[in-house]
Amino acid sequence: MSSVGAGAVRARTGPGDRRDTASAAGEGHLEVVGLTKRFGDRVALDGVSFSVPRGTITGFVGNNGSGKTTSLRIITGLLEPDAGTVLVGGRPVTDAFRAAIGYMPEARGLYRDMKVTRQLVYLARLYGMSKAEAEREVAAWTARLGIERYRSAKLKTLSLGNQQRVQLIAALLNHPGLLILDEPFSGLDRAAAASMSEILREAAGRGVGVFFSSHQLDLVDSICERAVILRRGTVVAEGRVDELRDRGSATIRVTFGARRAPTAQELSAAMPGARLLHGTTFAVPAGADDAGRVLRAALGLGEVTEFSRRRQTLGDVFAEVSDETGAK
Ligand SMILES: Nc1ncnc2c1ncn2[C@@H]1O[C@H](COP(=O)(O)OP(=O)(O)OP(=O)(O)O)[C@@H](O)[C@H]1O
Repeated sequence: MSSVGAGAVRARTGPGDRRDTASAAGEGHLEVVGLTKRFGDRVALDGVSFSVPRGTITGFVGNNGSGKTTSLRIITGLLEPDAGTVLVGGRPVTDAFRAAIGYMPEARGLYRDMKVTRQLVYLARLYGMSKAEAEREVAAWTARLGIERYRSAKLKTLSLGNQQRVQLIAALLNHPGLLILDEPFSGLDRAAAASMSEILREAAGRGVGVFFSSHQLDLVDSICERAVILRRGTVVAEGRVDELRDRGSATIRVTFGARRAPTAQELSAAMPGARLLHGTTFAVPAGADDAGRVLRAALGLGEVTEFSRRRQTLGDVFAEVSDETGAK
């Protein structure tokens, strides 16, 4: 949609500092260095450092209570850290930059009793748009997200998924250089998740740094270029998703014919770390050069009917670095 996008702001010639803040937000990538935050005796963040380069989608994953929301609130300036800094382009983040961050909080931040268009136009005006411009932008975004029929409805009457879409529009209206979203995919059906991913990709394509938290590892795996994995207030892995996948140990799956299958004990004696998955199928942790060795050992133990090397997923990496089997 040509009327919606960062270009629309850059083309603006009118007065006001919105252009300045938007371009300030476009400078350099975001870097979080050594964030520490305590709540009473509870250490929520313990020296958290990571970066969100411009033009990338970076996923933020971690179990409940690992510190994701606390980190996001510090980046957006809603919370002060006890120690650590947030840098943009190598310099401490300014209020102008913060004002230009698009933030979609997990707890809905909009007025539940206000009509959708009314509150979005109100927000857009706060960002410095004229009434006509604000109305045009809001009309364009609500159409784009397929919620035009709810423009005159009160927010609280919308489904959770549609409320998320309104919240996303609120985060995008300021044409942010950095978009921070707390669990934007939770509660969305497939179609809504697909349009959310498309909008995030488009934003990254325009050079925006997109950073979002999620419990859905498959989703982070499929749409993010980078990921940051948090465990109990500490970053345990960070980097390109494809590199993270390659970092962990791969798994080889071996299935034996039912008539000549080894017991789990026999198998783990021959191949340390092997475990029974189901029936006569076993998973064997293996490095890049191990396939031949594992196959020879398996052939020595029984009749091999299937043998495959499985690519690591982000979920596997997460389970490895967090010692748990899922993000929840
Ligand atoms: N305002 C607060 N007062 C006291 N403790 C807090 C507060 N905010 C967060 N915490 C604690 O800090 C830790 C990190 O919480 P945070 O909400 O950042 O985790 P999270 O990774 O976002 O979790 P979730 O996935 O459940 O949203 C938790 O132990 C939480 O109970």
